[in-house]
Amino acid sequence: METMKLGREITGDGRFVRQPNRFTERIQPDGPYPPAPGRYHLYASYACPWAQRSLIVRRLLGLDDIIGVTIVDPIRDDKGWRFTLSPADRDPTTGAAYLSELYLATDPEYTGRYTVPCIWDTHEKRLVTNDYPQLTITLETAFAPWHAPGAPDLYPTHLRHDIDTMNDRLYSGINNAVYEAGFARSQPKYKEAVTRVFTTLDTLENRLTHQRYLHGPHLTDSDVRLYTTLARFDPVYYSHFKCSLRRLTDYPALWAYARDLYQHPAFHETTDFDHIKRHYYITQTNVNPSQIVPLGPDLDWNAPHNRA
Ligand SMILES: N[C@@H](CCC(=O)N[C@@H](CS)C(=O)NCC(=O)O)C(=O)O
Repeated sequence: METMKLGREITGDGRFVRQPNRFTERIQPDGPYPPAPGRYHLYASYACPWAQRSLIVRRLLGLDDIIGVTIVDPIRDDKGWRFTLSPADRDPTTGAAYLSELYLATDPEYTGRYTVPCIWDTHEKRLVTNDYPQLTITLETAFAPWHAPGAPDLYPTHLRHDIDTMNDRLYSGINNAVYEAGFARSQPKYKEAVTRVFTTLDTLENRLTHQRYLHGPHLTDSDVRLYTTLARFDPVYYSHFKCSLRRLTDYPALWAYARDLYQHPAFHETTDFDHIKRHYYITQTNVNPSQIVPLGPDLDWNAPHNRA
């Protein structure tokens, strides 16, 4: 079993500072990696909030036949993410047993964490990107010619500035702040991060009391990003990451909003609470050395949300 390798990401004063994304090439027309059906393959974990974003967007936009996907085992061993959910424990696309093989095939000198999500180019046989913030935008823009008829426009031109601004606020205020709380190695850094989490949730509760989605009546990229953190909040972040001032279920608008999203097929079909809980509680042994997975909470995600 892996003990987490966060050493280089903890600063001298005990703060968690996430490693930069190593592969940041873009899939875009007229570049070395042009969008094309069947060429690119997504590696993802149902446990991981950054990876679930891409799984949701791929499904919402009807790109299932355009971009293949391999889901990794929620439990990492000392060599990282494994393909033990695939036949013969190997990724059908590359034959790899571990995700690390794809990172090292692309850059033999790579020494960071081997992370999901990432995209593999089946033509060039290399990773193109593990730049998770850019990934959903790429699916929403570069792959537009292959979107299913009637698919939502998650990144409409007139809202792009607002979406980018909101996405930055979500990242620092909640998506990454819960990790900063959970991985902090000093009380002041933990306190600072948790305070930021709940200040952000309070603000979002107010916003979502007055409108169905973050940018009004239509679902956008920002909602996908907020959802993957909210889905993990009560099962994991509240207890495992000690974000325990309030639960998601204590926020009437946010909890109804999260259920509203969950009840879309693209969201619930990619939300696997068993993978989520086993991954965090078993793999992150620095936070939970006993590896006990809690039985609760028992939440009714299918309860009527009454939002319109
Ligand atoms: N690519 C980003 C974010 C993606 C990320 O952290 N993914 C996690 C799962 S939620 C992962 O793959 N971790 C592998 C590891 O820590 O070894 C990073 O490098 O921090």
